[in-house]
Amino acid sequence: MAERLVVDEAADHAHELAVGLGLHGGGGGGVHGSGAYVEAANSVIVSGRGRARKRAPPPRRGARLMRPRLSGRGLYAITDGPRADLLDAAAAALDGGAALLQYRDKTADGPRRLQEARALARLCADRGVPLIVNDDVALAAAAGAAGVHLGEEDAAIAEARARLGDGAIIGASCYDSLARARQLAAAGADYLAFGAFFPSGTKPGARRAAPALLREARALGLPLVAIGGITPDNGGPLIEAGADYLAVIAAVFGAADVRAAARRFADLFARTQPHSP
Ligand SMILES: Cc1ncc(COP(=O)(O)OP(=O)(O)O)c(N)n1
Ligand SMILES: Cc1nc(C(=O)O)sc1CCOP(=O)(O)O
Ligand SMILES: [Mg+2]
Repeated sequence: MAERLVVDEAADHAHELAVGLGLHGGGGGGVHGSGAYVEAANSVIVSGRGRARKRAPPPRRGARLMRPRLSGRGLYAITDGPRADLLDAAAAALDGGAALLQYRDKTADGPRRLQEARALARLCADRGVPLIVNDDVALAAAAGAAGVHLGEEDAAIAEARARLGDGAIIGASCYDSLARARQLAAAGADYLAFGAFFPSGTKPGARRAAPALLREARALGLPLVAIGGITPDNGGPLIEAGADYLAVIAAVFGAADVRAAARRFADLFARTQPHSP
């Protein structure tokens, strides 16, 4: 009976996450993984669509919830390293409509990074926006983040999956390579990031990619992220080519008004649709 209750709570919470927060299951429309929580969550997601439901309590402490996969589109705001007003700046980006937030801090200051990642995880949970931690699987786990972003110098997807679980969002850098994208998709990536599409002051040495790559990568059936020197003025063609998310550092967190800068990207998504192939 107690187990049944936990399952029901998990299912209710998964349904709220999936429907209320604009997240849903991946290509199959469900929640990853196996076991009672996942089955319950999936059956609720399927059967509960369109029904009025009373608000369910969050899952009991310690109950493991399988998180839904990433879906949707919009600005993927990436923090720009140590700054005194990190929390305020992140909150402003979310206020402006960011759909995803990444904590990217390349310093070795472990205690500060943990404290900041935990604070951002709380902020994002309050707003219903997934927090992704860059590079560091252990930090993502310790902070209770929704997932991690991995590049070619970072951990393997299998290692991150084993540590973070089936419900975690694991994003992967593909740079300018469709072959790498195919490998990472097969390895279980939840989204594929390509770039750099424009010269980036944040990462001047980044390999360059062309929008045609996004058109080709659509066939892989995963959410696509474009990164590198993106602004509200140059991002439109990337969305038209198939980018579900525009990942941006300088044009958001380098702006005098972070909220207004994020809002410009949200507006860009509102008026731009992908072109059919
Ligand atoms: C969304 C997104 N895309 C690409 C990257 C770059 O990852 P990586 O190549 O590992 O480089 P660093 O960001 O770690 O310097 C990213 N972080 N996020
Ligand atoms: C972190 C990063 N990765 C890139 C890649 O091409 O993989 S480009 C990049 C920098 C993105 O910052 P900005 O929006 O300021 O250009
Ligand atoms: Mg990295």
